[in-house]
Amino acid sequence: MRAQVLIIDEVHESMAQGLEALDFIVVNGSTWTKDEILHQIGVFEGLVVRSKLKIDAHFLQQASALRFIARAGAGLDLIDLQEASSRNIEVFAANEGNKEAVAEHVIGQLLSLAHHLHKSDREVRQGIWDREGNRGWEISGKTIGIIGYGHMGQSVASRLSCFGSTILAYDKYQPVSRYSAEMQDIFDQADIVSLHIPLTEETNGMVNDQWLSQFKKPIVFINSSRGAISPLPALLLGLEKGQIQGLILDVLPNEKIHTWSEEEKALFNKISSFPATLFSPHVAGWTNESYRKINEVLLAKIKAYYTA
Ligand SMILES: NC(=O)C1=CN([C@@H]2O[C@H](COP(=O)(O)OP(=O)(O)OC[C@H]3O[C@@H](n4cnc5c(N)ncnc54)[C@H](O)[C@@H]3O)[C@@H](O)[C@H]2O)C=CC1
Ligand SMILES: O=C(O)C(=O)COP(=O)(O)O
Repeated sequence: MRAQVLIIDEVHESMAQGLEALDFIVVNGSTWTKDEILHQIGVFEGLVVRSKLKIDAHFLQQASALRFIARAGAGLDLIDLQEASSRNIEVFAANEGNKEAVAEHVIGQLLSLAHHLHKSDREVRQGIWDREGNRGWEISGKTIGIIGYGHMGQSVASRLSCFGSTILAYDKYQPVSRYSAEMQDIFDQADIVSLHIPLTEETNGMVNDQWLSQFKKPIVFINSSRGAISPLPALLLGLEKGQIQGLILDVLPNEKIHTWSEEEKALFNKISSFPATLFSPHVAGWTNESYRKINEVLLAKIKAYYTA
């Protein structure tokens, strides 16, 4: 009997085609409810996910035939990796597939904030010709701290290197090949700080008042990693105190914005009333190209696992 793989999130059709070419039976459960998935998961050997569901211990207990989870993306924060490992379930991620997208998006947002691209476009469309109010500043000559030097951090740093900025890269767990710095160097020298670390127990809420207070200069803060790493009250305080002079967020602690309480709405409104703020709806890694590349990366890893 051929093994079955369940796809529970929206992924490019090349995933189903590639899995079928590897001789799996592919079931598309992207419209299934959580209960339906839990009810059916026991027969599947493979699972393809993005971020619809938490793959926690309870889920994995039901997944008695599971041998691999393919995460169509980079972040593994919704998967209980310890439980998966204890059940000998391989977890494949596709960081290599969206690192170009993230780097282009982060640098694009940074240039847009520095040169008021989004704001001036809006104004000209409204008949406003304000040159002085749209005077930009250059990232050339600035010091940019990259925190987390994995796939995304390296991809951002290498593309930034042509801008004439000084790059300082810090990673707590991996050696940094180029631009190596201590966190203290970033606290002392950075004008711009971009986060490229996973959401873990350790990084959850890491960006707090105490962390922000250590920067010697006001910073432009960029988070394209996970929103829970930089809770909104801390960012608001940082903006109010002038520790943060520019803010770019692709991710939010609660991205289901239609479910926001009045309190959450008020908090976000206060933050977004600061002019040097720029937001996007968790799309840094989301391009036509990455949509396919992610699948190529995962299919190669699945193939290697079954042929090893
Ligand atoms: N907004 C988006 O669309 C996307 C967001 N992401 C987010 O970016 C994160 C990073 O992605 P990758 O670079 O591919 O992951 P990665 O695993 O290749 O690199 C992360 C690096 O962070 C380091 N690190 C972990 N904890 C740290 C800490 N406390 N301080 C300093 N360094 C620390 C690790 O040693 C590792 O080298 C993902 O976990 C995901 O949450 C990734 C892709 C797209
Ligand atoms: O690859 C990642 O980690 C991402 O954040 C991409 O977003 P997703 O969770 O796939 O909607």
